[in-house]
Amino acid sequence: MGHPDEVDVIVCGGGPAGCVTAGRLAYADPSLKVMLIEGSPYLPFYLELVLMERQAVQTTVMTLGFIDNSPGIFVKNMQRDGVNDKATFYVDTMQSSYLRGRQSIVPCANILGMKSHFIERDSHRVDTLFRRRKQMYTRASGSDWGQSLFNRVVSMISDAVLKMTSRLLVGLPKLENYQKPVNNDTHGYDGPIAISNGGTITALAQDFLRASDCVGLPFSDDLQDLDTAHATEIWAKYINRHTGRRSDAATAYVHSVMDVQTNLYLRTNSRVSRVIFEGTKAVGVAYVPARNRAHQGQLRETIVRARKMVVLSSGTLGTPQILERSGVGSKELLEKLGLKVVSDLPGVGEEYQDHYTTLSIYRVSNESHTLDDFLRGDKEVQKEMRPTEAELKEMGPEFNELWDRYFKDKPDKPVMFGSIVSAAYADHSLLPPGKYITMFQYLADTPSHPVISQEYPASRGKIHISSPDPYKAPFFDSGFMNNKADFAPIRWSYKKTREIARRMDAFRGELTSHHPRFHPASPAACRDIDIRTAKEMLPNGFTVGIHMGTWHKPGDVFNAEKVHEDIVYSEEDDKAIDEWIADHVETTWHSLAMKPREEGGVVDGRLNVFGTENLKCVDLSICPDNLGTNTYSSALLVGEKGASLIAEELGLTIRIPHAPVPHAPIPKGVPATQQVR
Ligand SMILES: Cc1cc2nc3c(=O)[nH]c(=O)nc-3n(C[C@H](O)[C@H](O)[C@H](O)COP(=O)(O)OP(=O)(O)OC[C@H]3O[C@@H](n4cnc5c(N)ncnc54)[C@H](O)[C@@H]3O)c2cc1C
Repeated sequence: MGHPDEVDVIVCGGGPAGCVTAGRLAYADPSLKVMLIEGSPYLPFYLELVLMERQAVQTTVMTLGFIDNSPGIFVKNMQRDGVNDKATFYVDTMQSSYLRGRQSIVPCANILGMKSHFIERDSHRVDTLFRRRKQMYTRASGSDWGQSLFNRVVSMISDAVLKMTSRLLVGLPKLENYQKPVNNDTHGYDGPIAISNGGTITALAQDFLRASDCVGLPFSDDLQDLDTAHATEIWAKYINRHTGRRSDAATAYVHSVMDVQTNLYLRTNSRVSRVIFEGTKAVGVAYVPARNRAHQGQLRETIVRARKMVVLSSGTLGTPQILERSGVGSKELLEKLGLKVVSDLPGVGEEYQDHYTTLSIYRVSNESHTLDDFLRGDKEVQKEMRPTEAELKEMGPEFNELWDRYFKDKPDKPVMFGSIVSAAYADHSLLPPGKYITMFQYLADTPSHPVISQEYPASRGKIHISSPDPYKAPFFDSGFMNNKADFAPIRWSYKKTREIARRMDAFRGELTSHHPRFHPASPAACRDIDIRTAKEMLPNGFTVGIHMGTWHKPGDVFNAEKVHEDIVYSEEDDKAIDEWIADHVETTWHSLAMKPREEGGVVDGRLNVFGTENLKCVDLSICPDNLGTNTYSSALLVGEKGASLIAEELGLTIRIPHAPVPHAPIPKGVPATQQVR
């Protein structure tokens, strides 16, 4: 059956927020015609089994803490050949002085259901290694949702759960089928999205948890209770533990409805070019083929009309471009590009935020099978996880200002997120032989990967179209690290994760090429593999150890009795870390943007675009401030909220439970969404 050229609601962009919005609305009323238009190809990966393999690495999260997770799978999907690209790559248009002249790249999902498919399903087709990748589930802190900036989101999601506690106002239970054992009542068990530990918890994960406790990060059995921060846990994943299948928005919200109803039209390979207005009322959209292959590059637009509503869900970097091409944005820019102004909103495309990450790589023992007990902490210990007064002082005035604003009175907010990956997250063709772990440092979420990333970065970027042509690359400034305050927490997290790595039983040195370049005489200088481990690796080799004193600095042979002392860093060492951050900091693909109206924002409390009618934005681009989390769950949540707002306006009631999710198991005794079909 062909697709109609007129429907009731058009949802532009099939990321998690768009899938939830389209699926919920279509399921609410089988007579409501809903069209979901997505730029990527149709990939029915939901039919495939995602094996619950033993993971090379396991996951331990800590809020201010760290996560041990299986990394890297998505890297292959990041390859750019211009034909099979599974991501849209946004490259800084200008060199950044904050990154010592570097231009950063932010890949965005280009797959129905989100970036998570992208990581998991897609990847397991391509490479068995990738199959091990799990998308990580984290929720934002309670205070993120409690902020006035987020009240609009909270208030919209809360209708179905208004009677619940304020923590539950977030509405997360509505979407969750939580399969981790927890001791609190903040989770949901009948939603379409399955969440579990996902697989085997490895020795390295245990090692990491134990070592984390040694540096003051206690174990928690649920960091996702909206309160707990500064602890470690086994990182939850979007995997149904009963089936071993990946749980994603397209399967859970869209394919589930398309299996049982005929009113949800999915149009893939189609890039929304612009919204069509009659005056200021949105009445449809124009879209073009996802690739520009038309004769002489002509624009081959197809028009679909929307009787009731147009919803933009093309993500933080996609939605602002559609708005601007449609005449919604800064008057000055639009007029310069010859576009008719529908609504003068200078906030469109401004205030882009992300979560920043760096990675440091460590050597681990050749066997790497050490097993240690989990170490659990109490509330007092959690408090100790936060930076001490002395540490805060050391972080400098810029970060202290940030600390006072964001963290001081909000103990549920993580400063950094750290995690561990049980492999080198790097190009293995460039690495010496051996086994590795990678520590992530995230800024702006919560400390969770030994990749440390910053959860609440102060830096801001922007994205704007450079032409009305939907195929032309936009002007993009990631803004990475353009606020000095963002350096201190990453620096701090690097040190913290390093102390953890050194205390792990598996630790066998640092991969010096993937650490800051400290002065060789500094006590902070990195030390590589020890001679015993090197000899184990090449027992018949003639050269092992010969160059160690000249080519690099070997580490100490592992000694289980060793009592560790923290490394003391000089000012010069801190400078080396900051330069390393500038050279290596990357996106964690958590793009967030736009401001509230009174500050030059774009949408009102019901997600209507100011100065227009029948046009809403429902994706993470609406978030006026950052969230301390991996953002997929928040995108789902915004989708839930958007769907319930629209349903209310159209006089519909969202049906709960949602349509049965394909391939989900029958829950015992509870007729619900998770039944087999
Ligand atoms: C590689 C990677 C790994 C990630 N890992 C995690 C993780 O482990 N855990 C986690 O919580 N989060 C993770 N994220 C972040 C998370 O996936 C995003 O925050 C989330 O997908 C944002 O949802 P959204 O609906 O706002 O937008 P998006 O997911 O960006 O969806 C927008 C959709 O719109 C489409 N689109 C864009 N422009 C147009 C157009 N003009 N016309 C039609 N369609 C268009 C895009 O193809 C895309 O499908 C990851 C992201 C990436 C890229």
